[in-house]
Amino acid sequence: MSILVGKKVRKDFGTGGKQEFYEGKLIDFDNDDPQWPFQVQYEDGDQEDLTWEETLSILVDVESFTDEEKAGITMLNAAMLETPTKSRAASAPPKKPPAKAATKSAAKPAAKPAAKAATKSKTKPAAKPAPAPQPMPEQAAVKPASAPNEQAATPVPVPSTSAAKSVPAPPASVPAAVCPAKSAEKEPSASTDAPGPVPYTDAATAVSELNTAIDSIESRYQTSGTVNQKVTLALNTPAAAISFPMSNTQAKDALAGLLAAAVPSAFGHGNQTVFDSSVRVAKELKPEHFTVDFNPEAAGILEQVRMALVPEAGSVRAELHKLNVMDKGGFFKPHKDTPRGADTCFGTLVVALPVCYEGGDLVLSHGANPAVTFAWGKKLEPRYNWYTVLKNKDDHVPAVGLQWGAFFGDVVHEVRPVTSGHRITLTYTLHRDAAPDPNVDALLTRANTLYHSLSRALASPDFMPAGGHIGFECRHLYEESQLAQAESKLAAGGANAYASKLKLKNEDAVVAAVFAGAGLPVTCVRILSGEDLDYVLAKMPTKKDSAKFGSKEYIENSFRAMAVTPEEIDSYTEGQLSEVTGGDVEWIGSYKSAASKWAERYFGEYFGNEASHTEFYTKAAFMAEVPAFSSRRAPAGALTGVHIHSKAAPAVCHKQPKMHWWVPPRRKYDLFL
Ligand SMILES: O=C(O)CCC(=O)C(=O)O
Ligand SMILES: [Fe+2]
Repeated sequence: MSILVGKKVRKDFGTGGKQEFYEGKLIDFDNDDPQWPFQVQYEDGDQEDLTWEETLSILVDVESFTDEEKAGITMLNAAMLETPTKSRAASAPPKKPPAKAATKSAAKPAAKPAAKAATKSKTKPAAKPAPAPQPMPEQAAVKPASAPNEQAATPVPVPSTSAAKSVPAPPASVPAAVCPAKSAEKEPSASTDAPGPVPYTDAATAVSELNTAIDSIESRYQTSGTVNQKVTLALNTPAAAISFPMSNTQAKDALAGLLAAAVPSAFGHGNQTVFDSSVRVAKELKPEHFTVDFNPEAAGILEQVRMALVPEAGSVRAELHKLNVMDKGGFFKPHKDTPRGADTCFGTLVVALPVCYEGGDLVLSHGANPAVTFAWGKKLEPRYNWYTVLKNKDDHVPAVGLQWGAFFGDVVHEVRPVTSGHRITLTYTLHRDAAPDPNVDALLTRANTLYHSLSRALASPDFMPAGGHIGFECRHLYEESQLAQAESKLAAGGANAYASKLKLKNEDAVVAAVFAGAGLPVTCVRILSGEDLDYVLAKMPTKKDSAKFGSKEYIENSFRAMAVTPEEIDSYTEGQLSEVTGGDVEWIGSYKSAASKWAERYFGEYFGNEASHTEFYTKAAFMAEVPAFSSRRAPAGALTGVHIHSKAAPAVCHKQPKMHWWVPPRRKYDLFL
């Protein structure tokens, strides 16, 4: 930038339409002053500090500049010419930071143009104040009370809810410190001076690193295991208790009462509970008709489920839902389990009782992940060459393994046809309860690479210099009530936004925790999958709206669903996704969640067991608001429960940054272009 020092300027100080030009030259450039970096001395000896914008507009003899000088200035200028849309795009060309200015020896007066203008006004009219004042670094460096240095590096005791509330979070509009602490230029620091995040070299790198970080967050949507235990089932009838494990030969007698008592299983189809043998062939017993001496908690299953699926929850509870019996020919086509409208309910546990069967694999598929198959029938088979030991395979009593699998309710799953034997399972709904100590929250162990990348992106002047949004399509589907709750808790911030309160599912909770921990305001958008496009719903439909929709059509595995016309969709949307979000969204993550079609609301969705009258699954995205570079703070250190607990970003500018790559207000300059 010192490239301009020594250059001539000519400025009009005339008033009332009368021109009065003064000539002068640029005598200094102060790199520590991003707002008024240039100092000019006029022919009468007066001095003035100028913005970059004004400096460019009063330069003279531009034609005489060397090619090198012109190239340097053009390059710098290019940073200011890009529109915010262009500059945020991954394809935007990398912008080179300006050259470092010569260090100024004389201390500058603290007062900026106001003081200068006052001096000048003795002889000439006051210099025009700089347009659109930007935050001064001096202001910016004020350390937010809610973000003490130590928090960034070390977990500290979590403030109580009331304490957390009493800590005022800086509103997004208040300029906070931008800490693009450039490692190469960092001054030797005291031991308490934790290094700030290292900015990425350009916006494209920041976006690509964010994508890598978010895609590398593993999907954890299921967990499974085996428990060696005998189980006794008692029907609420005079029939004898049934003991597992058993052979198929024993089952003929032992299961007769159970098979007689079980009733055909229905399933939910939109808001109706229906029987359809092309979708589900199974029988069942409700819990009021039997008791079973199996306790998933005592068997250690619930703690495994908690750690794998909801590590931010304090505990997990299982409610026995039903007993399912599938004989030869039994199956259940792909479905999601019924949304229950309870904010504690998150998934399903299936426990297969040890009696032999073939076929009947339980297959889970979730987004882009490879399908997971629980081939429990195979594991129940004799483990040795049975025909040399047993007269008949049906005499084989399986080893006492109870095989189980647990998954989130929105995970699509199916039971493939049973080809022989009896497939008997217990199903439970899984609920989560109280919040754990955030400092031991296992969720956070998976959040830090993304947090680190986000910190570096926020510290990068080239990444969303004028602000914008980071969009993330949730990997799971949610019930509207859950989404509304998460959204309001994120908006309330503070202790409310702690991950366990949001009740989001696993990886989504990881991402929300990262955004919240970085102090970015987050909102949720509801997405409707159209044929080719995704739409954002302006509002959720009400029950009476359903009367409007008419035509029947077949979607997804030929399940019946009511379809809507594009016009009907339009009346519930603000438009296509990119239009609604104003085009300033950088979507990160290549994972695509399952489609959530309009028709699922009232007509089309096929649920696990019974109809859902009040709830359905919504496809959602987080929209994290990124402030302009000049007013944002790049968090430093590691993410801990404290950060998520606090509304404020944990970031701290430990020192006045040496260098600011300040990008001035967007304006088209003709000069040099
Ligand atoms: O029996 C099973 O393996 C699962 C049954 C199921 O998906 C359900 O009941 O919703
Ligand atoms: Fe199911």
